[in-house]
Amino acid sequence: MLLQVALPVPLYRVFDYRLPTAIEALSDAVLPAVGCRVEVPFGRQTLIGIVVAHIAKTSSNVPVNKLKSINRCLDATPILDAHMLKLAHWLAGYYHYPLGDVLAVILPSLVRQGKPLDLLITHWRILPHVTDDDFHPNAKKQKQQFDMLKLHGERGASEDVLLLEGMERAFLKTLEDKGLIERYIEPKQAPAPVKLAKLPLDMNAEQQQAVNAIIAAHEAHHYTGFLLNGITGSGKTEVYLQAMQQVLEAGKQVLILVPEIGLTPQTRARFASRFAAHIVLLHSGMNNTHRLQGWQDCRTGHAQIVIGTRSAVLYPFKDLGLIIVDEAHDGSYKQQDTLRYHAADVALYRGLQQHIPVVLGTATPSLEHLKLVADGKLVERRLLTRPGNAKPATMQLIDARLQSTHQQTTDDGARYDTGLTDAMIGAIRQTLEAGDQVLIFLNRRGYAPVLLCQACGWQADCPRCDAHLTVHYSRQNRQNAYLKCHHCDWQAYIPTVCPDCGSPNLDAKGMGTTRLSENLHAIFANPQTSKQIYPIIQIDRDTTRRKDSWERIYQRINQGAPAILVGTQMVAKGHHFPNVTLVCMPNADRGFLSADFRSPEHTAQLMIQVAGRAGRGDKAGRVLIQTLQPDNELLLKLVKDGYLSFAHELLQERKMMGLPPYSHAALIRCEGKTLAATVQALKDAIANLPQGHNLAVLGPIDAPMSKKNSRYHSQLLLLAKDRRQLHQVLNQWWQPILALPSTKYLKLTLDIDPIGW
Ligand SMILES: Nc1ncnc2c1ncn2[C@@H]1O[C@H](COP(=O)(O)OP(=O)(O)OP(=O)(O)O)[C@@H](O)[C@H]1O
Ligand SMILES: [Zn+2]
Repeated sequence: MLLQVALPVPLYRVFDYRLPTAIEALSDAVLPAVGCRVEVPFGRQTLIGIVVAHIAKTSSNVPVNKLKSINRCLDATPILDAHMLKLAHWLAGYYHYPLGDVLAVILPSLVRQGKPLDLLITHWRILPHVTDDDFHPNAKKQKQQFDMLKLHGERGASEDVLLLEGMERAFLKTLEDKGLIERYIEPKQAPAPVKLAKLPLDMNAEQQQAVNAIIAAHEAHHYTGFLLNGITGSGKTEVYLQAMQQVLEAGKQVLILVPEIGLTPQTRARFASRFAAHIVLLHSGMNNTHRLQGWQDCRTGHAQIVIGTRSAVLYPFKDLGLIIVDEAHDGSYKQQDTLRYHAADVALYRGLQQHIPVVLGTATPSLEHLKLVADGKLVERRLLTRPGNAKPATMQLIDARLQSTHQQTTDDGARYDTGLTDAMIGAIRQTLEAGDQVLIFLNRRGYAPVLLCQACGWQADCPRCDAHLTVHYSRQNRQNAYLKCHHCDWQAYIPTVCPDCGSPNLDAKGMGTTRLSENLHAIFANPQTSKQIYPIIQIDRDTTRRKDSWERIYQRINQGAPAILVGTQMVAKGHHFPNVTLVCMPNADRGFLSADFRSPEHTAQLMIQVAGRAGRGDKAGRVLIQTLQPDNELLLKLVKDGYLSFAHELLQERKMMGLPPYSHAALIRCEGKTLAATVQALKDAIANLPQGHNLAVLGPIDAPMSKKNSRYHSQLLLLAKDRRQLHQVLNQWWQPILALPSTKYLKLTLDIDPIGW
């Protein structure tokens, strides 16, 4: 027999290997099992791959005497079970991606490097005999570090947790050398059965029915995909918790997917306060050791509740009982490079494969998911009310054509536009004076999106991308001013005169979160002292870059004192700020004018999610939308009839135009040094499409940002009425075109079910 091995090389094939001759000669030689790692020679390299099959010597395409033998097998038992291998094959087939590369995406890097799976994790604990007298009075830092460890009691804590909390490795060593603390390896024990840490809430009828339906599927060991379509603040989390309870009590694991890391600390707290369970967090910020540890915990069943971002859906589980995808409409579930999978789709596939329920929860379902409901492939459960006294916020338009925006004067007498109408400013003031918080949504970070010469019209553009440079600047800290490309991170100084005409009249045009925050400072400062009366909290990627900053902002908001929050789409995602009663959107509706056919859907989702932050506590909420296009039909439909009716209208349009989800799309992108080369490559690809293929072929056209990071991109879109048809064509066509002379040296990628083009 021979081994078929998948290797991390970008080739659409597996490789046959023999056992080492000495082992082959043994009468009782056993082949490494399917799912084990093996180290093999490959050309001049040594690679680690996964055994995916055993085949007879006669089945190999290569004569047996030409086959190489493996160097060694790394695992006594398979590290990937049959479910995981089936998942890998499915991903490779559906996304037309090489199996070896799929496995490279699935496996944590330490596993790919051949490291043993069971890490020996160092723990530290204080020695029982130590007293305060053992410390020299001057050794303050040592004492402080000792006290931090002491907080963890006699069992101490693992080194990575301690370092995360701010202990320093050098001090651990010093304290150890002085005989004050010791390290030890904690043996892994099977986790105790999950217990309730807190009593569940009394659910309303809608919540109860949703939970019952999920539990019924769980008890029948039956796959059902649910769309939990509940308005913002309707208590979807309580439904998750009570469904989970049954699954956990049956001894099974639960996977909860969340869109972004900003959500995970709070999400963890919500689950940890309900269940005494071993909870594992998986996210992109983990180091390699953490990732392997998490992977192992999932695989061995040690992890009972797993909360993770997109890639957690690719983790192995010992006994998975339920998958929850929170905010299932969120774009971050789609991986945008290498294996371009959609985590919600993978979750549904895994549910089907493992006969377990999958819950997609959202207040703003994607059109894809609504179509699946219409086709009977997802079961919809609606939550139409907010529990208790909370009422959904009312939405109101402010016509910014009728009211000019408010002007302010700087210290040196210059007038500037604040971008906010007096009506909006009045509502903000009223809310703050009533002791509540205001959230202002502006989906653009930095000071201003464009630097413009007022004399000649020159604009500061990125030399490497088709994009303007964003102005980063602050009136308070003028030293810290620069231009930056938000696509490739290219940076430049702000010129003092226009590089084209020499005019000094350079103007930052438009408004980002920094500028808006400063304008708000000016508007709401105490006129006598110019001191701030209300804190203005800016929430975007610039202000939350540090590991703990989002955590601190969150705490500050939830202390509840009146404040103005200014945030980008980061604030849209599932946050619960009970004291926010007013949400303002100074220009959120621009997306309704975009050329991208998905833009209205995404704009509406974002607006409804942001609006959903208002009035989640006892007090009612208000949402003000400032617009220059108050007659826009889409906007009116959304405000008057709500998201679902808006979404169904969009679905009708898509149907008429034959666009997804009424057709199935594959996007081919080509990247190269010149645009002409990429276009030529795609033309050659079209010429090679199989005869009579029946697909709609759109392109080649320039990609939305055709120049990015000094590379050029064009693209080709294939649309099929029938999914099978699309895959049949791709099966015949995709691999051969990668070998065409004109495509060979360019980067061609295939995106199945793309979410933007
Ligand atoms: N049955 C209930 N009785 C009382 N309070 C409830 C009940 N269910 C949920 N809540 C409370 O309602 C609030 C909103 O719930 P939750 O955050 O789960 O909403 P959500 O549907 O996830 O909203 P979003 O889509 O905006 O994230 C929470 O404070 C929650 O504790
Ligand atoms: Zn750039």
